Amino acid sequence: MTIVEMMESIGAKARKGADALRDASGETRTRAIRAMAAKLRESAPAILAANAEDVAGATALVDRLRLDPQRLEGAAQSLEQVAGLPDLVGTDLARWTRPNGLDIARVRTPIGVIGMIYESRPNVTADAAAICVRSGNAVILRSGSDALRSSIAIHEAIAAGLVEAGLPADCVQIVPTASRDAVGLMLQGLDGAVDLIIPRGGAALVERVSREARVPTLGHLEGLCHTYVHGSADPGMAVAVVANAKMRRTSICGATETLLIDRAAAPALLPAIAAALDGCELRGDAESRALVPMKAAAESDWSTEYLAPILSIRVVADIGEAMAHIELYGTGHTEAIVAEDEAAAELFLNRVDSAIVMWNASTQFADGGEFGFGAEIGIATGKLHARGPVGPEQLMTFKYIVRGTGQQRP
Ligand SMILES: NC(=O)C1=CN([C@@H]2O[C@H](COP(=O)(O)OP(=O)(O)OC[C@H]3O[C@@H](n4cnc5c(N)ncnc54)[C@H](OP(=O)(O)O)[C@@H]3O)[C@@H](O)[C@H]2O)C=CC1
Ligand SMILES: N[C@@H](CCC(=O)OP(=O)(O)O)C(=O)O
Repeated sequence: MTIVEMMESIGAKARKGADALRDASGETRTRAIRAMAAKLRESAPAILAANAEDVAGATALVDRLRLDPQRLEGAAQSLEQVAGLPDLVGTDLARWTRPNGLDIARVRTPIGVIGMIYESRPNVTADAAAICVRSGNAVILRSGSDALRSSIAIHEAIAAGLVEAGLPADCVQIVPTASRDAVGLMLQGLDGAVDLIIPRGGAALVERVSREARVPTLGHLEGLCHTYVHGSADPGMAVAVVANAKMRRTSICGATETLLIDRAAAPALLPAIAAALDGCELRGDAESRALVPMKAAAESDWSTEYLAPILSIRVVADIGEAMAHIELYGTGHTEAIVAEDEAAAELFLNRVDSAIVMWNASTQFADGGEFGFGAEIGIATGKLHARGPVGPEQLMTFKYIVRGTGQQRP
């Protein structure tokens, strides 16, 4: 079988899976997700063995690739949380009656077949499967190639859970090859089978998606996140929030990459912030370097998502300059302000046009689990359909159902 034939067959099966998922009861979808969690636990030895092989072959970003019993248990618990979310398929968003008696309802419906392309983080395979099942969507998963063995092992457990609940295994399929040709074919839509592509990744993926996609996309893209320390910031809070935003986990898309700090606050605060960023390389503009010894930031630093213990630092005159910097260099993911001045904070929250804007909190909270969604598809960085953490509710569209009694338009 050629890769084209294989992918078209996956697409055709996904379409049937989507029909089955949409027609199933909410209770069946819940049972399926719970069974997926149970199968994940049962399959732990096989999944961990596959993961060990992936880790042995990987060269970069091994931390996010590695699974251990605790992380796998965390993934199973996320699935149970998703199972506990309300099933929204077929529920009303709004309903009203027209003067002519027509009853009109705006009703939530699944999108259909989703093609998801994501990085080498195995838990995403389980999270995305659960969120798609919860929202009644079939999904074709294209895992990052470094995690392919782990993702295939996780997918086996997911498929077994679906079957146990009486749903077709094809509701959730995985692309069983690391060939990027499969990505190209998904972007073409698999002969009309794919309704939506979700790309979750960095610049090379973005470039290919924008060049080749023939179906709608919901981008979950780079996170060049900023934390801005306003002149009114509480010093202790500023130090703690910046340290967490940068260093809690440096490889995630919600990690802060650039610190902006008010000129008025920098002399007192920057040395304390630098001291709290133990193990982090600092790259600053001239004003920052006059306060704390560090490397000089190049122009390219302002537009670099390090995903590593490196922080670029710029001293700004005021909130206007901070927001202008974010507008120029940000990727629309997550930005935070640390401030006691409520008016300044409200200005920042209203004006900064990113998917998530935060006040006195770490950008590392950019996460569906932290928002109460149980798990996430990712952080949507575009402006249409959904923004920020995407859970089941965001993976739905709607249609209008109009019920009449024989009305005719005059
Ligand atoms: N907004 C969000 O929710 C999230 C955003 N991210 C972002 O993802 C990036 C980090 O992840 P990283 O692993 O580097 O992501 P990559 O973009 O390298 O990989 C993501 C996926 O895209 C595929 N891919 C990448 N380039 C191409 C291409 N040219 N053609 C076909 N497929 C391609 C990869 O395949 P292959 O394995 O073959 O390389 C992989 O499956 C960061 O920018 C981070 O911010 C990460 C997680 C969540
Ligand atoms: N949103 C998730 C992480 C998502 C993410 O960025 O993943 P990755 O780029 O694979 O490290 C979290 O905050 O844990």
